[in-house]
Amino acid sequence: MSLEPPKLRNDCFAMPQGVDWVPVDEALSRLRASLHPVVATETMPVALATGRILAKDAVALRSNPPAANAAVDGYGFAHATLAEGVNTLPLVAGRAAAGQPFGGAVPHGHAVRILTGAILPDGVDTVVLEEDCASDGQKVAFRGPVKPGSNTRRVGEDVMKGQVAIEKHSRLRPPDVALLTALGLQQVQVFQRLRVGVLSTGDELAQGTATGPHQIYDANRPMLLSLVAGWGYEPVDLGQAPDSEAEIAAFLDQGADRADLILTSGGASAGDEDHVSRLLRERGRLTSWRIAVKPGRPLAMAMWNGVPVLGLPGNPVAAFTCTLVFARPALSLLAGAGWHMPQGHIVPAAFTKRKKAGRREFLRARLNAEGAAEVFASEGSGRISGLVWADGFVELPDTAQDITHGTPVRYIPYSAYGLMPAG
Ligand SMILES: Nc1nc2c(c(=O)[nH]1)N[C@H]1C(S)=C(S)[C@@H](COP(=O)(O)OP(=O)(O)OC[C@H]3O[C@@H](n4cnc5c(N)ncnc54)[C@H](O)[C@@H]3O)O[C@H]1N2
Ligand code: MOO
Repeated sequence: MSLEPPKLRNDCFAMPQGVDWVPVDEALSRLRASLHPVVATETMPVALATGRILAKDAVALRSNPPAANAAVDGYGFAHATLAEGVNTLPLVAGRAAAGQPFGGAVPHGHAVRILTGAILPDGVDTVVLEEDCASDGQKVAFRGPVKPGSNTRRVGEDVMKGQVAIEKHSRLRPPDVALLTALGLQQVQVFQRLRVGVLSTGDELAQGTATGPHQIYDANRPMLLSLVAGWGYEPVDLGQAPDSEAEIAAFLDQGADRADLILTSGGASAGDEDHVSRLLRERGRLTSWRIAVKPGRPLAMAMWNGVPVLGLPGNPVAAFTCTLVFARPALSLLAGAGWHMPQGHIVPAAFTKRKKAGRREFLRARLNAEGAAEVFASEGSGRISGLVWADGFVELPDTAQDITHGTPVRYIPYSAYGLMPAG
């Protein structure tokens, strides 16, 4: 019997026929539906909680500011005592300063020297800026009209005691830590850090120094571990597994004990040595495999001993892209911070491309001086230098698109995925 080969397409990125490709949005919604927060809670000092996720609404224990106070250095008095035009008021002895309240009340028709942050003494509701005054130390003179309450801060004008200051599920940033501290919270209840296992697979990966051209360095593992750490999770290095189904299964068993989610890279496709996808299909509970996305189409999503596994493709560009697009929202959901999609913005294209229908594409991109998106010269999935050259992605929709200079495209900076910007 003679063999009848298919028509040569010679397009390694064309979506092979006879496969049910899962659209990106479908894969994302399946992933979202299959996950829920898995981490316990703990109480910790606010000062150490940056990057952690609130497990309970943070309620103000005191108001900010806790008392009405002066917003500037100047002179304070009761507004009702003022006349039209120039006012000359006698000064009381002493002054009101931050941390050194004025003892006593300021009599009607008098003024007091007051500094920024000082509690308004009884008899003072308005402050005039010292630059607008003349004073000989006994009296102070200034021109009206002055608005009642000017240059003062009301009690609780920022946040009132008892108010929810920061909602449950928020990831704490430095300003959050400042607010919680100002509101008298010294401890917060947060979720424990999500543990994320990272496993590389492949006989070609050098253990230590590469001994020949058949060996390559394991670039994915440090990249994935540092992404995980940068997002505030606990990276768990699960090492390297050879191309052996039994050994990969043992590494996954171990990983499922040590981590709340496992990222593997390599062996996700359907070749002779692609053991990860086979294992996940045969022994895991596969939710999606083969996504209509470029790069990253062999991505496999499954459960192993009850722990979610994302079987990332081995090509570093595909592994990186799938981690940002699929793993990031999944980790956030598991960690208690909810499901979040990155914010992109529409910019003009500074490139041309005819895009086929049937898959989503993420091009390595950066903005030029005019704010238009240029893309890396090669779409090769092993070109790590393109990830370094880029500052983000251009995300092209599942439909066909003919892009010329100026066509509006969606640009998503790396920073929208929570990556530190360069420089
Ligand atoms: N006949 C077909 N071949 C391939 C297809 C296909 O549909 N038909 N898909 C291609 C696409 S797209 C991708 S992506 C890759 C993904 O394959 P795997 O996930 O099975 O990955 P591997 O074959 O194990 O590795 C791919 C590539 O990446 C290198 N690699 C692997 N691990 C690492 C690591 N930790 N650090 C750096 N580089 C790594 C590996 O050596 C390979 O060169 O399959 C295509 N093939
Ligand atoms: O899509 Mo593969 O993920 O290009 O290299």
